[in-house]
Amino acid sequence: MVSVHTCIEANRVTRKFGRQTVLDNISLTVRQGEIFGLLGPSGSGKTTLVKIITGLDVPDGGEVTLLGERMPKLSMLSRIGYMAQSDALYGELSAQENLAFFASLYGLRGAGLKRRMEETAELVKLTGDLKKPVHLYSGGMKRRLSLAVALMHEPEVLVLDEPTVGIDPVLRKSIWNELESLRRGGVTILMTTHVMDEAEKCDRLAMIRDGSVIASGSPIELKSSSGTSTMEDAFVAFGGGAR
Ligand SMILES: Nc1ncnc2c1ncn2[C@@H]1O[C@H](COP(=O)(O)OP(=O)(O)OP(=O)(O)O)[C@@H](O)[C@H]1O
Repeated sequence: MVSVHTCIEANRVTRKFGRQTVLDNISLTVRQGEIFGLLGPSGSGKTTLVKIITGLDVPDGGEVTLLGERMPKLSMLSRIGYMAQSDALYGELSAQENLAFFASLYGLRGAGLKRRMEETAELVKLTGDLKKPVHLYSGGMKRRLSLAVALMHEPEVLVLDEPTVGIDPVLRKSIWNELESLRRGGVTILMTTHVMDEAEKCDRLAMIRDGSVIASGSPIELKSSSGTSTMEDAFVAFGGGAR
């Protein structure tokens, strides 16, 4: 029997902003080496949840454990690659300088830095544009650079907040190929999306609506238990449709 290890465990996580309960007792488990998707409409709480999981925010109730450590924990940052929804890049610096800056925060330098810079730039197809200042980049190029930043220090866990927004279908496919190859190498990937065909490619998913998990499982399980043939219909069947 193959043993399955837990990578991320969220246990009854609650987060309130003022009187608004944005996360309402959310529990979920992400296994080591899987691609886990958080699927839900805009405002359902996905970003809030991934920020709590990475330790950038703290819940009002409940707890998160990542690789066996209770979050938030500063020392865990070197084991996580986080790609935020809005690109946190320095516009005046070139892509290469951005990569070098963020990599330096993880202690990468010299030959190791050069190697990772070449590898990640190649992966996101930015090798020819590394010297350009980032303020001249398109939205999709910035997303790709943010992904390269998240990958520089070869983290065990990748947390990606809508990684493929603004990225054309051909590149999206190549990024997915890369995510699948990282998974084969044992990396655990947690990503948010509201794109149904992307959700379909995840190993397992949690469907989020108004700060609660309305269903979870593999795409096949979710479709079969709701008696539907598409993720979109499954989402509606579980109560995720427009009110
Ligand atoms: N710092 C904050 N202060 C007050 N309200 C917040 C804060 N952060 C998020 N919210 C609110 O929490 C709710 C959930 O936001 P969140 O960004 O987590 O949703 P989301 O599912 O990631 O949406 P999207 O798909 O549009 O990114 C929204 O109503 C948002 O306005």
